[in-house]
Amino acid sequence: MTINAVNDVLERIRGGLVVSCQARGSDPLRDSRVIAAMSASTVQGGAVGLRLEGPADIRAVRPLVDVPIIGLWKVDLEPSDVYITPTVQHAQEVVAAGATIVALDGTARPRPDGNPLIRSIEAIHEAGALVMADVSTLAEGEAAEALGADVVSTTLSGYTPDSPQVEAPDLTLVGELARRVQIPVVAEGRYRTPFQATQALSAGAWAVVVGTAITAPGWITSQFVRRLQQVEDQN
Ligand SMILES: CC(=O)N[C@H](C=O)[C@@H](O)[C@H](O)[C@H](O)COP(=O)(O)O
Repeated sequence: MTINAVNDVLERIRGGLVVSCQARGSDPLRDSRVIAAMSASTVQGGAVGLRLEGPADIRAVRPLVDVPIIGLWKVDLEPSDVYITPTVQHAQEVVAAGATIVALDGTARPRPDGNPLIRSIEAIHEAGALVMADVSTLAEGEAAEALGADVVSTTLSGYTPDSPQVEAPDLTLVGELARRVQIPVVAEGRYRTPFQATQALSAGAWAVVVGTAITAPGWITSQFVRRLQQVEDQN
């Protein structure tokens, strides 16, 4: 990809909302047609990009929208802790399915195919896509940039032993990364309100990814139910 083409993709998501539409395992929404409909609906609502899991969903959505697709593939390959697009082969298949950007685990943890992170980054670039490194710390973000990642995302903060285990989104990491790396920083992970999304942009984020708060009706329902239950318990 030329520098102009890379910049064009990044410009298209600048300052905007990327919606993550994912459903795995026994989730009743686990059907590529459902994911496709939900994705198209969020684009109608103004999403400037989509974050999608697995080649089947990427293939189902690609013909319906013309926004950039951030593709990933979650695969648990024990004993490795790396599950977001864990190997070079998974990365290549995500590109083949139609992803514009491939999101992958950007930590230094051992990967199940034994390859270093840079092999996946090189393979994605060779296949003509951009790389989003999902990280949990500033050091991981700096290392991923040095290895050639095009974008860094705070996706894994709260999900590794090295990052704060908190309910709120990690705005501190967004700010630290934005000050220290040259590549765009995407804010992702536990953004539940429009206000939190604006806070991420103020902290220096290039774009914000929201999943659960938009595309998980089970979770959204549980928030209403919990609140009603609290009121009920007080009476
Ligand atoms: C940690 C991990 O595996 N995150 C995943 C990455 O693709 C997804 O499960 C999240 O839904 C996504 O990051 C968006 O975050 P939230 O759903 O909190 O808005």
